[in-house]
Amino acid sequence: MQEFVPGQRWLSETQAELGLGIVMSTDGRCVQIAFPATGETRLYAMRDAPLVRVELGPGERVRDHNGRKLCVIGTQDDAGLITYLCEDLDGRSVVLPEAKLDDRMRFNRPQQRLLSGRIDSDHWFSLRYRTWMQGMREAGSPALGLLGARVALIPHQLHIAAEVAGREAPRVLLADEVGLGKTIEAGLILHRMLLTGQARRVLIVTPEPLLHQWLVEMRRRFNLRFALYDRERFDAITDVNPFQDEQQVLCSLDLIAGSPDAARAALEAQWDLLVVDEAHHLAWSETDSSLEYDLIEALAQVTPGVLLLTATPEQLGRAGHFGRLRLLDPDRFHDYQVFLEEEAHYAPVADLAARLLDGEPLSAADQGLLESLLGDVQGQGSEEIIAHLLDRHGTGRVLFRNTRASIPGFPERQLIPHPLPKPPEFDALSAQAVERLTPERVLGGDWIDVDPRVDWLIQRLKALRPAKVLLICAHAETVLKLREALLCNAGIYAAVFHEGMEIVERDRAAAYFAAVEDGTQLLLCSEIGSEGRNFQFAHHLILFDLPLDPDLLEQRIGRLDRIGQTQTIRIHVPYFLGCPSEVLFRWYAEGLNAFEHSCPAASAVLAEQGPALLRALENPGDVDTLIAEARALTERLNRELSAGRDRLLEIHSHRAKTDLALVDSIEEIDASRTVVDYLTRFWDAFGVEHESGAGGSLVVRPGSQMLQEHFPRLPEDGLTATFERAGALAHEDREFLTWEHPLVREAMELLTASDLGTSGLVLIKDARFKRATLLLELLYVAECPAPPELQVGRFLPPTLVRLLLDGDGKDHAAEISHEAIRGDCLTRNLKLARQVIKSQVPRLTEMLARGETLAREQVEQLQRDATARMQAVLGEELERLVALAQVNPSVRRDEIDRLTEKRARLDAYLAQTHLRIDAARVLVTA
Ligand SMILES: Nc1ncnc2c1ncn2[C@@H]1O[C@H](COP(=O)(O)OP(=O)(O)OP(=O)(O)O)[C@@H](O)[C@H]1O
Repeated sequence: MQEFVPGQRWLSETQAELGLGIVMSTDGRCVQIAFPATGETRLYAMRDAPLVRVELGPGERVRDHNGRKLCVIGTQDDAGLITYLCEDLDGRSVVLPEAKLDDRMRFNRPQQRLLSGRIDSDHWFSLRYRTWMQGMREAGSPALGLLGARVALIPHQLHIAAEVAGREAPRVLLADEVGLGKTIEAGLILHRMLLTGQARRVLIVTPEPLLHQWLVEMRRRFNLRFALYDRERFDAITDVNPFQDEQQVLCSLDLIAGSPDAARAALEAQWDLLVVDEAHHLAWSETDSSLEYDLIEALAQVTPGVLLLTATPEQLGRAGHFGRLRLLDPDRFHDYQVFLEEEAHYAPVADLAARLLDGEPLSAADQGLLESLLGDVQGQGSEEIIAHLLDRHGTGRVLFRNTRASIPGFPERQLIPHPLPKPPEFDALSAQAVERLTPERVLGGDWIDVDPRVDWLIQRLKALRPAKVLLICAHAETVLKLREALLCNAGIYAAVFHEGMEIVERDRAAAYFAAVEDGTQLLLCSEIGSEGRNFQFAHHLILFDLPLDPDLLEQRIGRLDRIGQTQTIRIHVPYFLGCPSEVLFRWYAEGLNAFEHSCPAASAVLAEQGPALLRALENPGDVDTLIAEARALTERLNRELSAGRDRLLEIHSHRAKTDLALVDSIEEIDASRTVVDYLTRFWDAFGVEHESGAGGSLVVRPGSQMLQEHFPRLPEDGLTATFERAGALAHEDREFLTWEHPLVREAMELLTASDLGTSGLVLIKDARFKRATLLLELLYVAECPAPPELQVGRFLPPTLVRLLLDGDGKDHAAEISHEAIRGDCLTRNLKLARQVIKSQVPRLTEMLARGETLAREQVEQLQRDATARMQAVLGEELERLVALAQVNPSVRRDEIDRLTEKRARLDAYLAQTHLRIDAARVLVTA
């Protein structure tokens, strides 16, 4: 007879729905059990109570009475009462007396369910099998995290996302040219990291005008719901660190840099990943740094993963660029002068890397260079050597930059100059030339009446009607005056976008401009609209003035010249003959050719010609020499860049062959439609209704007889969905259902966390076996619970071990796949099913024991393989650090020590991989 002790937890074998019972008292013959979940108390005769003692083992998942999820690591028994030693999701130790287990917890005890004849419909067993198999497929798939985003499959983006998210704690600068999809790349990276559990707490910091666009892009493309923090929201949370109230937070740089309390809270909030958009605003030089830089530096020091985004990394100079790299990898970028020197030697390294990439044989000189750079490379493959070259002798692993030149499919840019006569009023202006680039600022109040650009603009707009036109100028006052003049003088209504507006107003204006039917023809934008925003639906850009910084010019043009632009972009530039604006126009157009093409050398040319350009602006008469010099310099620098630094970057930022393989593998998964089959079976078994909707869509609604009240993520009034990528891109109102959609993932979790399908009985026909042979199909899961920072799933994700045992204990799983087994499920005749099982209990018990022995042998092998993989990967990382330490004295010893310790911890956790039975199905041959 079992011994009952008050406080112990027991489960009713026949009424699992009562939840977890707790022993209240015993009197020698009877035991009184309370079931707090249902509020019932029952009295059982101790001799044959239909009760099972709840005893959990290491690796089992539990919840405490507050609903907190825990994993059992060990147990202690004290006079018949168990204390569970657990870890929470963050790896913290928790001591849990059994009395504090969640009363509503249900147990997944397949053998007990099977032996007591509680069997489920066979759909669920198969869905369970498929769910685990899918989990394993994903764990090893390069497409993981890249599949479920509502994006077109663009090779260079996928390359970067797979490469970066594959790293343990990625710290990179995403610096693709304007409009090539850095936001999408960052979204893909963080989508994968969230999916694998590599990151949970994410902070995105952007300039204020881009907050809403990020919020929307994350939601509609990646199903990620970031919490948008402004000052009001921050102030409203007073009881805890406001940033710890949410896992995924989006806020402006102004919010955290503008107040010490917000900065402190952000620093203490323990993020896994920090994303900073438009990072060129973080100013750094060898002698000084901005407040914003210092704050991001402090955040980057306490955050393992950091993504910085900028299209114009050198907008604030070369040193600023180095400053950003330094935020990411202070070991690698420790000295600006050394960095400059190194850069000067990139060309031979790039040549060498290119030859290796093309599989060309290396000359003796190449071999010599290689040895001087990397030492002995015997035994290393060319990919490995290239990676080491890029890492140690280029800007390497930290920087990705794709250019339009290397990515096909971008439309042309056409410059349409509009020279205007200088109005007489300009002659009297005494301001400096730079100020006269925006003459309205020096002309004062009545400039609208004398500035020929105003009439020119009205005529242009009329001529271009109904085409949408984006106008960018330097100042908000200019925007406001222009709006008034257009309305009063020509009845043209324009939407405006400037820094004086609230975020919501700005977004409304941008949406008004974007609207196809009743939107405005024109959006007047001050410089803040020249960064980050998506206006590629327009094809005409008017540059009402020109910025002195070529990167800013490229940012402006980039509003239209971005992925998704379908037509030639017309860039209209009005300027005044004989004025500073003509000089600047010619310098850009003839010297740099920066209107019609992006010009990688532009900031370097400006750095060299800056003073001469300023002089020429003052004396517009004599600029031909300057322009000729600018042209020669641009050609030379562009050539050098493309042979050296940019070539290295290009090799690193996309790989035509492997990127296409990644696209192919995602297309293959899209085309296989496995998720369609899985989900429709799931819905059918669960009672969810689904039918074809308009235009190839699918309409999904809760059914009237569902297994549970709610299906995860399915609203009461249903949803419209599609399984097709093209359909999802064309119809953003449709959910894009892939293996990575939250609805699918939560359905999978619901299944594996429940006991649905954990036991079954099926009558099959199989000529290989005699009639009435008993087989047992067993699904085991090998799991290695470990603290999240160790990312043990990279080496050993939950892994299914399937066995198919006959009565002699022989395993037939290799010859007979799960899919090949078809038969009649006996849930329709439960009485018969129970009789069959009851008559076979001793045999089944033996087979279960045999199964456990066989599965354990397989797990040992899995464990050995995973340990070997882990040793290889971490060994490589250690080797990199040690090699870097040789060329860079500032690589910290403790970093090497930490990695070594991590390897030891992983080794210890992997050694504790445990096995648990997930489902058991009896097969009887008929
Ligand atoms: N793979 C994709 N599928 C669909 N749309 C895309 C894809 N990549 C980029 N886009 C769209 O192209 C535009 C530019 O992308 P994104 O904003 O990510 O570029 P960016 O490099 O961050 O731009 P900027 O340099 O201006 O900050 C956006 O409208 C984006 O939604």
